[in-house]
Amino acid sequence: MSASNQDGHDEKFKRKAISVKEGQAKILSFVGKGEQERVALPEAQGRILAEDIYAPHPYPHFRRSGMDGFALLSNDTIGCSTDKPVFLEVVDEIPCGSLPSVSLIPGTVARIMTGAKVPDEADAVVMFEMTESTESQGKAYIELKREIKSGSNITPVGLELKEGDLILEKGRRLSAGEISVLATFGIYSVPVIKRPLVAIFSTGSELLGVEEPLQDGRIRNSNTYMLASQIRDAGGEPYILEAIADDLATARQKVQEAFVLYDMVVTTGGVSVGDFDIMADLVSGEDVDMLFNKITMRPGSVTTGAVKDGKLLFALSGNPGACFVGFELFVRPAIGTMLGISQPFLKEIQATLGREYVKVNNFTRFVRGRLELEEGRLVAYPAMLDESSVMVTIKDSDVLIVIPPSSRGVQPGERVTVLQLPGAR
Ligand SMILES: Nc1nc2c(c(=O)[nH]1)N[C@H]1C(S)=C(S)[C@@H](COP(=O)(O)OP(=O)(O)OC[C@H]3O[C@@H](n4cnc5c(N)ncnc54)[C@H](O)[C@@H]3O)O[C@H]1N2
Ligand code: MOO
Ligand SMILES: [Mg+2]
Repeated sequence: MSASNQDGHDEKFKRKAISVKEGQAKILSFVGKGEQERVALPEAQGRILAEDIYAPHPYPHFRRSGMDGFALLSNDTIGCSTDKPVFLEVVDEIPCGSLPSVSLIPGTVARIMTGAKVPDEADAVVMFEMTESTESQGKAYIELKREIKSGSNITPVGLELKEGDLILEKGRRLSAGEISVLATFGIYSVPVIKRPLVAIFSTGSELLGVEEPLQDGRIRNSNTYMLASQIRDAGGEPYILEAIADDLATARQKVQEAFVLYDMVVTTGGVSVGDFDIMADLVSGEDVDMLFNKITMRPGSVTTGAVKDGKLLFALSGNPGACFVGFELFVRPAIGTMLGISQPFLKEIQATLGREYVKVNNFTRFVRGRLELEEGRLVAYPAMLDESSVMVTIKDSDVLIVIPPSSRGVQPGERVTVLQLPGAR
């Protein structure tokens, strides 16, 4: 007997398709913002900042030498030239990290290293290469043959940031530049949004573990690992749970348990109309409130969204291409919104189609493809194999090319919108 008949639901056949935008809007209306936590700076990579950060002090906070050379009073160099050199006495040495030990008076200079604090009286630094060192009566002098402009080679206080400047806005993803700022301002304990914990279930009696030997009629479970990678990339923390064989009662129980422990549940497989498509039955039952079970898109027309006590369930297709696209269009924005990212959708750009795409469909297609820069134009090439069931070309794609419903397809040279896949290869 089919899983569907056992449960008395045949809702899965009567589906009302909604658009991608409508589906996304439904999802986002149920997404709450994640809680905060603090992580140590070395662990902050890729995390989303939870608070605005203001500069606690100016940067730099002291006048800094930009060269290895001599700090001087520029007035002492007025009128000097090759014919009329000036001799200035070296009265101090300031390595990086040390403070000047004497006050400079006219006629004196301090030897200073790049990054060291410039004496208050000095208004310029001249690099070693522009000076000659001499000695007279046991005293060290430099000989200068040109005028030095006031301000030369001195980085003023607050050149980069003034005290109180907004330096990093909340919602920002932390990478090298942000981490450098946090380190500069002594922020080791970084306020970030907690990563949503996302449970992954695969469904299907055909699935073998990745390390199991191949068997006829069965395949290894690739979607789970693909999804875990997508979840991590989107800023979530994936939890791979034991695969569910095609049994509705077990699926129900496991999904309910997952809702208690995790912030979101993602499943793959079993959402179409097949006899063992248990997820389709599960979402049309009492366990969850179904938001949609059909989207006017390909692949992934059976992408399903549901909610239970404010937590989202995404039942993605089992076909790898559809599973991938369903994640990118629905799950990624949901995770992004939980993290407080202001624009959680794939970035849209305009390109020219590089090769015809003539498969017709009355749903919008999201065709995996590659973006190339050719003579200053962005050209999008659809993958040669783009069927929903095809796995191998996902790795070669950096965009999803949006092909609107049409009976004639799209010709090379026509404008298309493409959605940029994150972490473009
Ligand atoms: N009569 C109809 N049949 C189908 C329809 C339809 O409208 N009417 N839709 C087709 C479309 S479109 C898609 S997409 C698939 C959706 O299938 P399901 O989401 O129900 O997924 P399954 O039936 O479980 O599996 C489909 C396919 O994917 C393979 N699979 C499943 N899980 C994994 C995994 N974890 N890793 C790798 N591959 C996986 C599975 O073996 C099947 O080959 O339905 C069409 N049928
Ligand atoms: O749901 Mo299927 O992926 O449209 O081909
Ligand atoms: Mg199926």
